[in-house]
Parts: sequence; structure tokens; C-alpha cells
Amino acid sequence: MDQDSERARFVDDHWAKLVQRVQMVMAIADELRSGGMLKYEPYCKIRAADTNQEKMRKLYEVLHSGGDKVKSAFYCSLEKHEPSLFRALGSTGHHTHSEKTHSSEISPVIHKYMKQICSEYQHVTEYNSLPGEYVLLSERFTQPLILQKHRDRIEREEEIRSSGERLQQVLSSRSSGDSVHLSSLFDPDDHGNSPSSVILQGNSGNGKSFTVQKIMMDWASGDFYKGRFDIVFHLKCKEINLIPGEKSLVEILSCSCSLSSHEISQILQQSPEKVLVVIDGFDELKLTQDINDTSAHTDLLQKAPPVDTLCALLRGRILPESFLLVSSRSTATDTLSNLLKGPQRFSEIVGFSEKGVEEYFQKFFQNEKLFREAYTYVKANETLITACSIPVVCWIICTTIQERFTSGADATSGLETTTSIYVDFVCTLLEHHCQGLSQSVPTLLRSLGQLAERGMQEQQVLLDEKSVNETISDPAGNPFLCKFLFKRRIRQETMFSFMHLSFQEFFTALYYVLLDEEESQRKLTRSLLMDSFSKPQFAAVVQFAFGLLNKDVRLTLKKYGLFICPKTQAHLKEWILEKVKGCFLSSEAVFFVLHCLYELHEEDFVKEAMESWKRINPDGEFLRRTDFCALLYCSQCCQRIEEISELRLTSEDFSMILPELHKFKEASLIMMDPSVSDLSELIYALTRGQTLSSQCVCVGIYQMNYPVYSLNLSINEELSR
Ligand SMILES: Nc1ncnc2c1ncn2[C@@H]1O[C@H](COP(=O)(O)OP(=O)(O)OP(=O)(O)O)[C@@H](O)[C@H]1O
Repeated sequence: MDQDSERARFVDDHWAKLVQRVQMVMAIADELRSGGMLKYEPYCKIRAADTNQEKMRKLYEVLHSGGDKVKSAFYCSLEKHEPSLFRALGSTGHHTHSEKTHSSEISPVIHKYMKQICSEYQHVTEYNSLPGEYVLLSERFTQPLILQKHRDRIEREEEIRSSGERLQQVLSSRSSGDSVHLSSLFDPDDHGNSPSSVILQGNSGNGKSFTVQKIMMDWASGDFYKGRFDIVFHLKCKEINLIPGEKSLVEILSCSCSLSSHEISQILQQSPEKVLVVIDGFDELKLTQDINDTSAHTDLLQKAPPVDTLCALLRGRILPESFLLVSSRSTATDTLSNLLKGPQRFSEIVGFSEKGVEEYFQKFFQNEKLFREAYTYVKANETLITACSIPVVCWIICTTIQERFTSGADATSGLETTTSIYVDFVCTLLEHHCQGLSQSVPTLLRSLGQLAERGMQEQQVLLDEKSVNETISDPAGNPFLCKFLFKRRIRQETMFSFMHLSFQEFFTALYYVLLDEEESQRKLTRSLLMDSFSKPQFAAVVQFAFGLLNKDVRLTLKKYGLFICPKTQAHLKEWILEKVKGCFLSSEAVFFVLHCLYELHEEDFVKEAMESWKRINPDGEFLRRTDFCALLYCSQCCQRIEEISELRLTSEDFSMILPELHKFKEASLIMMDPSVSDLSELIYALTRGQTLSSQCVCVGIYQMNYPVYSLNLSINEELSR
């Protein structure tokens, strides 16, 4: 097909849109007339028509009768007088002279920009990186679960309350197993419609900035959006807040990348419909004007305060044909949505799925053995594996475990407590994800604790806006809170929550231990501990409270001006000593106490408690791996334990407890499906005196859940020598 026919085809194909959108009809008609393509009479008819659409219809009669040559002339005139529309329709591929010069000038510039993005964005500086240290993005980035769906109130509540396996089931039911891939964020929906702007919502630490970095890197490497976006710009709202004076969009973009204002201006004018601007951290933008402001700021080069210029871009006043991807915490999504041009699409980074957590650990350790050890340990702890769905928690846990490996220990020796990981998480967000807090850290954490406790007392995880506003001074700027909008009949309702129930429990515990002596006596000791066993919803709170008493944890809290009164520490410890010395504890209470001691992680005190515990009776209950780790740690802390009865052991548990067995004066074990080697190891250990010295061990052997036989292995000191 020759050039004229191609251009004629273009005009025919886009005629319906041209009729609606061409504004400069008379300028085009004048040019056609002076080029001898339009006679006087039809020219007058066009001029006499009332509307642009009518003028275009009259013009078409001329184009139609004039054939490809006239249509080709119209095509060139259109390019000149309606450049934006012309580019939006995506020309013929046969470039006119001016197109050719532009693209040949611009593509090396874009190419250079892409190379520069690749070299900059492939590196990640971590929170603990020393100067000059970095890791590669490819060694860390793991695709998070992204949903393009608002969940209703019941669904949200279910997600916040579920943990472990159950949470995974709940999340996969939300996505029918499909996470949206980053490369598909702008794909057409089922009706063939593509969005102009995409909202990428996510809680603090869920990886919005990280995801943006990955998108930039993949576009610049040619993996994403090829052919769709010629150029992708990256703006960070927290940096825009700091740009002084008045700036045009072109100037703001040039502040954030290696291109000059002139190069940017050329690129934007040539094909605005091939431009994607990624704006990270809308929640951090210090809005200066009313979001309903209607000032006409439409020019790429018009100067205004940088935040106002950015708002004009978000509204679609500047560069209306471009595409926007804007990340925000949930606390600012409603404001963003009111501002942002349409059609919009909502997407949410929910965090890592279990598979994502596994992949992250694999990438982090890059060693199969270390990965297995670390992952198995974390997977066994329901609270930790649930918290790992927050990517930054994965980083904290892997970094902590790796330090243990480096110092020669295995993942399970001198384990980190769950509380210490939660404290690290809070510190990380306070240090790296809070800019310009409007209040002191102690005030912020105390108010969060108060809110958390109120919810716990009322057994609520979704907290109404009124209670939140009464307790928290700036909920929108608080990285620990999430905000949801729900439909309620004909209105919207706003609710808040913590990232997960376990964080609500943690903040409640923090609140209790930070109270002054009198308040702590009233709230914690008298009310909560007195009947802690009848308030199962507070079990995790009490365990976290013990975790917060740990010496290292207290030292960390002290850095933030948070002090736990010595009397509160003493009360909690006295309470647990009374529990273990006193009456018979149910199997549930046994594990509860073991976990409190584990979280406290203070060897001397654990020794005292274990040695005064008369009879530890798990009552044949099935032990979770975390229960077992807590028991193991507690027995490692002391020399002698009176009695443990009906301790049910799998083959794996058995090999873990065997080195500690000699500490129990009396032990009755239930061994589930033991192998011959388990039994011979037991006998070997007993008779070699590794375990028994005036000790009594009874072993019930179970096969397929049925008792098969029992052994009474009491050996006196003489024999064991
Ligand atoms: N997809 C991911 N793959 C690997 N690590 C991730 C991922 N997402 C986040 N992380 C880890 O979590 C940390 C925090 O992520 P990021 O800074 O992107 O959070 P954010 O959502 O932007 O938080 P905020 O709203 O507070 O700005 C990262 O530095 C990184 O260590």
C-alpha cells in the first residue's frame, strides 16, 4: 500500500472519532483550500456550518470525492493542527517528515534514560546496609499478592482474624488463586476497557515503593509494557513536598530523573498517550489546596507550587492522555480517588502468600540448607508465619536468623521471640516509614495501645471512625492503622483496623506494661491476670506482655522513651510463679505458661519457674511445633524438673527432647509410631546413663493412634553407671 492510501485508510478508520474531536476544522480547511484541494463552494458550506461536527461532515464529502490524495493532505494538516489527537489515534507508521525528525532525536535519549534507570534501580539499599553496601533487587523482589477487588466488611474481618493455614485459604478464596501480575495492571478488563489511572493501595511495609522500583526496572529492561509505554517517569511524593518555589510539570519530572527539561518536554509533546507516570506514596503528599479546586492548570510548562502541579497531573488537567499509577496507604485512598482522573482501577497489595514467603526465604538465603532450616522454624510458628505476609516482616525475620547463622548457631538455638520480632517491626516503621510525626513516639504508641485495648475488651477488630478519632490524633498519618470503606445501604462507612489481630494484641500488651504502677495493678494484675484463663482472647496479650519484659526488648523500648515500671515486671513474674507452684493446670494452661516463659526469655527466671513447677502435665495433647520449642527452651534453662506426664511425641519431637530427658525426675511419654531406631536410641540413652540417674521413665507406644504396649523404664543409679 502506498503512503497516500495508507493515510486515506487512517482517515476512514478514525472518521467517527475525528468528527467528534477535531476542533481546528477551519484551520485545516484553510490549508486544504490554499493547497488547491478544496474548492470555494464547499469551503463556504463548511464555514457556514454551526458546529465543528457539522463542519467535519461537510469536509468529509470533499475528502470522499477527492480520493486518497485529498485524504492524505488532510492527514498532514491534521498532524499539524491537532497534534495530540493525531498521536492519540496512533498514526499510520508512515512517518511524516516532522515525526521522523522527532523520533530519531528522542529514541536515543529514551534509550539512555532506560539504561540509567536499569543501573540505578537494580540496587537496593537495606535498612541496615553500611555505606556503599547494597543487594540486588533481583535477589530480593518477590511477587506479592495483588487483588483488584474491594472486600466487604465480613471478608475484611475474616482476613484480620485468621492466621496460618486458615489465612491462606481465606486469601486464595478472595483471588480464586490468581494474583494480578505487575505487567497486567493496565490490561483491558472483561469489557475491553483500560484504565487511565491505577491506584496501588497497600499497608505500610507491604511493598508499594519496592513494587514501584520493580516496575521501573522491568520497564527499563524491556520486560514490561513494551510498545505500550514509551517512557515511564517515577515521582516520589515525599520528595515533591521538599521541592521549593514554583515548578512546572516538566521541571518536576526533570528534578527526579536524568533527563533535561527540554528532552522531557519534547517526549511529552510527541506522544503523551505513551507516557506512564508512577507516583509513589500519595499518603505522604502535603496537600496545600482544596482537592475540589478547579483552577485551570493545563500547561506542561506552567509553574505553580509543586504539589499543585502534581494535583493538576493527577486530575488529568495536564497531560490528559497520559497514564498514571499511584501508590497510597489505605488511609489516603479515598482522597486520592476523589482527585484522580478516570477511568480508575483499584488494586491492592495484600502481601505475600505462603508461597511468596517461601520464595522470599529462598531468595534471601540462597542456600538450600539454611533456607530449609529457617523456613521450617518460622512456618512452625503460626503467629510469625502470619506476620510474614507483611514483606518487611519477612526481611526482619530473615535478617535476624541470618545473623544467628553467621555467628555459628542454628535457627532454633537462642531463638528470637515473637515479641522481639514485633518490636523490631514497630521500630522499623517508626524509623523508616514515618515522616514528620505530629506527636512523640510514646504518645503515639500509648494512644494506639488504648485503641487496641478498647477493641480487645469489646472483641472487635473493625474499629469505628468515632472511637479512632477520639483516641488517635492523626489516624491518616499513622502507619500502624488501616482504613476501609464499606458500602452500607445507600452510604459509605469508614472503619479502621490494625494490620492483623496479632498487632492489636501486641499494642494492647504494650499499653498494659507501660501503664504506671497503680493503673497497671488495676488493669493488668487484678483484672486480666486474675482471670486470664477465662478470657482466652487475652492469652496472646499476656504472652506479648511477658515478651516485653525481656531485658533486650526493654532496652530497645527505652531508646524510644518507653519504660516499664519495675513493679509491673515483678507482678507479672510473681503471678506466673504462683501459677506453676499452685494447683493443677489444664494442658491448655501448661502451654500458655510455657509460652509466657519462652517469650520472657530470661534464663534465670525460667530456671526458677521450671524448678518449682511440680507437675507439668500436657495430658496427652497434640503439641504444635511452637509448643514443643517452648518446652524445649524451658527445659534447656534448668538442671532438674520434677515431673512431666503424658507428653505426646512424634518421632521428630522425640529426637529433639532426648538430650533434655535426663532433667526430668519422672517422665511419662507417649510415643507415636516410633521407629525401631527411636526405641533403640531411647534404650541406649537410658542405659548409657546419658539420661537416667534415679529417674523413672514410662513409655506408652502407640501405632496408628492405638496403644500397643508400654514400658516402665525405671533404672536405679547403680545400673545406669
Ligand atoms: N515484593 C517484595 N519483595 C521483597 N521484599 C519486599 C517486597 N515488598 C517489600 N519488601 C521489603 O519490605 C520493605 C518495605 O517495603 P516498602 O518500603 O516498599 O513499603 P511501602 O509499602 O512503600 O511502605 P510505606 O507505606 O510505609 O511507605 C522493603 O524495604 C523490602 O525489604
